[in-house]
Amino acid sequence: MRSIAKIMATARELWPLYLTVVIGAVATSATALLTPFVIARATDTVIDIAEGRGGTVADLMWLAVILLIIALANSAITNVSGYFGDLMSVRLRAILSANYYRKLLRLPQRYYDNELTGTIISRLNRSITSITDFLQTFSNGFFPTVITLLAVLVITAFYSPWLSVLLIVIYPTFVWLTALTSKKWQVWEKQKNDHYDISGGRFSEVIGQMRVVKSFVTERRELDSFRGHYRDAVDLTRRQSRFWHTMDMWRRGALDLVFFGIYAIIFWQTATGQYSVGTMVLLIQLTTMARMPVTSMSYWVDMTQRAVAGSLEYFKVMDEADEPNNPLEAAPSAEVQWVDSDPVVEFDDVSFGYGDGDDLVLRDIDLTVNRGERIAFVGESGGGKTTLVNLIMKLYPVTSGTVRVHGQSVDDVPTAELRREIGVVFQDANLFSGTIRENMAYGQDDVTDEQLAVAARRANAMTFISHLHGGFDTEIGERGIKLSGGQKQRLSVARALLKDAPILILDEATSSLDTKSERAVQAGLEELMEGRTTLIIAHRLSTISTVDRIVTLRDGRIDEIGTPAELATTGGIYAELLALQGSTRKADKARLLRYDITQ
Ligand SMILES: Nc1ncnc2c1ncn2[C@@H]1O[C@H](COP(=O)(O)OP(=O)(O)OP(=O)(O)O)[C@@H](O)[C@H]1O
Repeated sequence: MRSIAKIMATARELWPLYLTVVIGAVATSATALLTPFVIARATDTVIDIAEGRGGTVADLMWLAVILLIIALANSAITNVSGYFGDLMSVRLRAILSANYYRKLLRLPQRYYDNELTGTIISRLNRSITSITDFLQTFSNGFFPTVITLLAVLVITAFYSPWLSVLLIVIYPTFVWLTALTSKKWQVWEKQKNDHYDISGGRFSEVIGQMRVVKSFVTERRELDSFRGHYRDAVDLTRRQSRFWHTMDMWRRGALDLVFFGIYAIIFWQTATGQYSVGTMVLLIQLTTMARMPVTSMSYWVDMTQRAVAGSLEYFKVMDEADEPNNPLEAAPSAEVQWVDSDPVVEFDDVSFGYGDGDDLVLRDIDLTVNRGERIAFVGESGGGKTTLVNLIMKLYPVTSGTVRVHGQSVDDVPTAELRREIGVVFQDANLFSGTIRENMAYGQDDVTDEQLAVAARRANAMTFISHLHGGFDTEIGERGIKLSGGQKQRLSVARALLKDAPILILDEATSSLDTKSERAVQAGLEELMEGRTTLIIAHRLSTISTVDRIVTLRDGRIDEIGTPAELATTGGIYAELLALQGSTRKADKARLLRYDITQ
């Protein structure tokens, strides 16, 4: 419950709504409690009329009118307070969801390496839905119930202390019995949620890569695995629900016995003349009112358990450590004064491993990249080229050593400022749904049509854009699915051009492009590299031959550094690749592929 209180504190600006809902609940209960008194009075009046002891039909009609007024007032208050309850719930959802999203945007890359997108989404939905549903139902139903209950206890105590004692004993006992059951219930619930998370994660992966699924004809396999998880969840629910309802039967059986005692006392005391018939009717109504919350207690406990589990999941994510210096977290800092110094990028004895106990992916890297230089990294696939550039962007903290940009350690400069200095063209174009304009201007404010056109022209993208029906306003579909590979690449080059960062990281698109598209993309890249310091993760020998220096990596260490001409003669990795170039032998081609090199 503490976690739910913490959730409410997170959204403390909603206090006027919380308060309104509680006031509404008190008013609802107050009106509901009046009814039994009026009915008791009506019962006594009917008996008085029947026995000729006074009272008139007009009196009864007035009582009926009072009942009507109470009912109308009750439904008006219930609905007004329901409205505020709905509002509270939806605003709470908005706050919690935005906080969750904000947190996700602040988490380090490492978090995403270990989680599936769909799992994150399904966890978000479940935790927030369970919390808001609980609070909505709670506010609309729980307070009226508790208040009614307290009033019933006080009123029954006035007529019969024994009845009150019995009623007082029921609630804690029932809650205690329910809580006993709930522990086991929660273990099953967690297992079920794991199944939902895994299948949800896979679900979104499959939907996002439908072309792969279709091409490998794995529809049935994917569906079977999805169904398997749901089948397991159904099996777990069978056990969970059987257990819960069996225990509930026992609980309710015990409850029925207590209520049997209560009714027996009421009937007996009426029969012995201690209560009038009206009082008996009043007490029966009050007892019935008191019984209702007990029977709905299982539902409350069930909802509470879900909400507690949901809020724990919510805080598990919220308590994850932020990426240091994340743009959303860091206070706006004074703009970094980048010193226009050489080298632009520097690795000073850098070693790096992805996990705590994992082997190092990079070891003792010492490297300087000068202004305007084009430098290409060559190494076996999985050799650490991407990792190297990830460290420049501070996507992971180095294990030891220092990475410097413009002479400053990346650890010392605000992450946003650092990343603004670096343009990246990824191997996959990584576009978003939306228009070409939105994609090109991603991350930039107030990009004019002219700037768009210039960037598109330089990226060699203008011709295809102008042939599209909507021009820059053409929707390109999820991740740009409506465009060809080469078109997507050219858009991502145009996007980097508009970002206009002095340092450029280029993860070359590989063989996915045909020669013509490749040439078109390359022309755009040449424009983009003009005047920038460029680090290229090389996948083509043609690109490598024109760079200023090549860095070859072997077993996570720098093997050689030199100009293409120098390295062509040393007998190292580059020389070997050059020799293999153009070879038609299968073994040679395989060797090139091991280095991620397409000819
Ligand atoms: N997020 C990650 N978590 C754990 N290990 C990783 C992660 N990313 C990469 N690795 C590992 O680090 C090593 C280097 O990977 P990296 O992506 O840097 O290689 P690469 O040289 O760029 O390969 P390629 O050219 O095939 O893209 C690989 O062994 C890989 O398995």
